[in-house]
Amino acid sequence: MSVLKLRFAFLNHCVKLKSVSKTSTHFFTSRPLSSSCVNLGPLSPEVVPPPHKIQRPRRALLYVPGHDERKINKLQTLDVDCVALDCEDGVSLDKKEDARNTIHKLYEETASTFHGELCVRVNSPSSGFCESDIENIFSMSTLPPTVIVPKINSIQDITWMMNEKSRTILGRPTKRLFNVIFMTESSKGLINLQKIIEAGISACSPRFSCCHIAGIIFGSDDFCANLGIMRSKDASELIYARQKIVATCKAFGLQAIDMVYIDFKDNDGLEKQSLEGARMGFTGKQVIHPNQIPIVQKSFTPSDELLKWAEDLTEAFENSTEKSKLNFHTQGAFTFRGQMIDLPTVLQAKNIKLFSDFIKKT
Ligand SMILES: CC(=O)SCCNC(=O)CCNC(=O)[C@H](O)C(C)(C)COP(=O)(O)OP(=O)(O)OC[C@H]1O[C@@H](n2cnc3c(N)ncnc32)[C@H](O)[C@@H]1OP(=O)(O)O
Ligand SMILES: O=CC(=O)O
Ligand SMILES: [Mg+2]
Repeated sequence: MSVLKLRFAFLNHCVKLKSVSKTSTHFFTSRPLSSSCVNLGPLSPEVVPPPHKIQRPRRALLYVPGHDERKINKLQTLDVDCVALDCEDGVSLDKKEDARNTIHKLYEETASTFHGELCVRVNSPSSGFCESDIENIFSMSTLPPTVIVPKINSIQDITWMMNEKSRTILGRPTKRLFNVIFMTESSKGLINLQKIIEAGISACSPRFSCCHIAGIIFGSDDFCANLGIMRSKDASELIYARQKIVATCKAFGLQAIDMVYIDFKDNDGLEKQSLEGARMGFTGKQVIHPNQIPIVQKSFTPSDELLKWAEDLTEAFENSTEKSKLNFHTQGAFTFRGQMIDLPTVLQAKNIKLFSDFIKKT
């Protein structure tokens, strides 16, 4: 064997050893999955995402059919983070034009008196109605802060929306940040989600620097129809889609807004599903009826007990670092209320405190 070959064989052997030791180190030091979910004792284990990229809370997002003046008038009495004035599925075909005109009028006359965020959900890019929605609604003198675009299945859908037909919106001179939230509602939309987000972000920048992709909504009803499945009470058939949406959103610092609960008289079921969504990492949930708002907003707000736990833990951590003269990054494990706490749990506690402060401020 030549010297060169010997050298190569030796290097190869080292690389193999290194990768084996890397794998085994990872294997032995990584924790079981369940330990990343903190046991908070009697408290509900809401885990709130880092709020640093979230511009505003959208804990409940209420749909209001755009043509329905009675429901629109009701908005002044409701305390809701976010409203979607709907041009899409809440509005029948013969009412589409009514919806556009009613929304137009609302923005021109009274929108500024509503304290939550007043968004518009347009029809999907492939529906044949989206262009008219954009032309009508976005010729208003006040632009909506956020437009919700349903049934985004591909990069083509998002680029069509952002680059081609939406010049009317995005070409308008505006200094205010303009948000786009789009909806994942099909198997294609789900498997293409990362690429769609990347295409959306790149279409926003740098040409339309006032535009911002703010979040993704899971359109679970259309998703079920697309998959040919029926939604069950516990929505177990949607676990994968929900988790994939959350994980993908977090990778891009976007809000993830959970599915609609259509049984609007079943408050217990709604609360259960809302808390489940909050635990998964969603930051809010779509609602269809005013009665759903307080239940959902509470579920997506860290509870008083959870907040107290987070504050006490942070204080204990700070005392502990002070005592041991270590800093935030070098402090190891310590005990708090009978539990092992290390940096990830401290970070979760800080997230909870930040998110709670953020909600109180807005
Ligand atoms: C899968 C998806 O795409 S979801 C999005 C599309 N779907 C929608 O937009 C549906 C929105 N929701 C609704 O249209 C209605 O809530 C319905 C049809 C489900 C039930 O409506 P109603 O039978 O009127 O409900 P109910 O009688 O309990 O309403 C109580 C009050 O709340 C008002 N209200 C009901 N829903 C809404 C709403 N979404 N927004 C504002 N006000 C509402 C009603 O006008 C009524 O107030 P009023 O009597 O003072 O006028
Ligand atoms: O648009 C919402 C849905 O669930 O579909
Ligand atoms: Mg839908």
